[in-house]
Amino acid sequence: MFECRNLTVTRGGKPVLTEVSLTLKAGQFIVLLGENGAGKSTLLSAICDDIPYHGEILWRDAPLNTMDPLTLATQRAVLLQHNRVNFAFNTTELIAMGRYPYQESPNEQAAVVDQLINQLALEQLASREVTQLSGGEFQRAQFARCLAQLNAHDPGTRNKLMLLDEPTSALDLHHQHRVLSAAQRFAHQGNTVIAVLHDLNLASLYADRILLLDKGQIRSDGPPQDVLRRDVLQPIYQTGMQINLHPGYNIPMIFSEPLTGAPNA
Ligand SMILES: Nc1ncnc2c1ncn2[C@@H]1O[C@H](COP(=O)(O)OP(=O)(O)OP(=O)(O)O)[C@@H](O)[C@H]1O
Repeated sequence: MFECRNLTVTRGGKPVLTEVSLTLKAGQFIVLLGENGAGKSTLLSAICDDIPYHGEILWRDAPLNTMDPLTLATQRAVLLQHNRVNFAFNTTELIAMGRYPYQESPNEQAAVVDQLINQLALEQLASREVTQLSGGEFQRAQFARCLAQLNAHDPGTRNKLMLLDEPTSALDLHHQHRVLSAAQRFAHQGNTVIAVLHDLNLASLYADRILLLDKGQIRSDGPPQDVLRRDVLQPIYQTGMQINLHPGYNIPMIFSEPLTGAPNA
């Protein structure tokens, strides 16, 4: 169980999160939505203890920031929004960094890393320097590193926390689904995954629960059918939209409208 109590963050003298309280159960894939500047990355940064905040963040009933760093490294992984690196490691070595907190032989480490390379279709990139990867290739490698860090290859892994800030922002359609399917599977194993997304339809397809942030507060919280409603979304996104059910899955799909009022106008 993961809990934020009255989380308040001020940045540059302005309130960015105001009294945010939420409780998250293990086993759910939670999507954080909201307009630019709503406070989504700030919420993840506070959970990572990267910025000062007021309030409490509890995990397994204890303050998250009191957990010892080595244990924390095996229990929580983070994919940041802007995390390009300038070192000359290759993709395999980057993913293997997720294994540093574990005591294991080089063969054991290689087996885990190979499995993730295969799962995320990174074979062609395994020996390429990460500085030479495209934005999407690098994002997939970093996601694989998060899975490695949390022992996601082991179906018995439970009660871990994965924080993903826009993990699909640079990905093509196929890899969006590949990454979100892997993240959802990991959550449904009995872990907690919080992912910031901007694509409302991907949120609908994958989220068990959506938190919609607006100006530093949670405006709506629930399953996709409760949050992805025109009366909830339109005031926030200031964009015309129709919402219909997906013909295959009976979940909301958002059809947004051009600001000009007609396509190609
Ligand atoms: N280091 C900082 N100093 C001052 N203000 C900041 C800082 N970082 C973020 N902010 C402000 O805090 C607010 C929330 O930013 P945050 O990055 O959390 O938004 P977000 O919801 O993740 O947005 P986006 O969808 O654009 O990534 C914004 O108004 C932003 O300008």
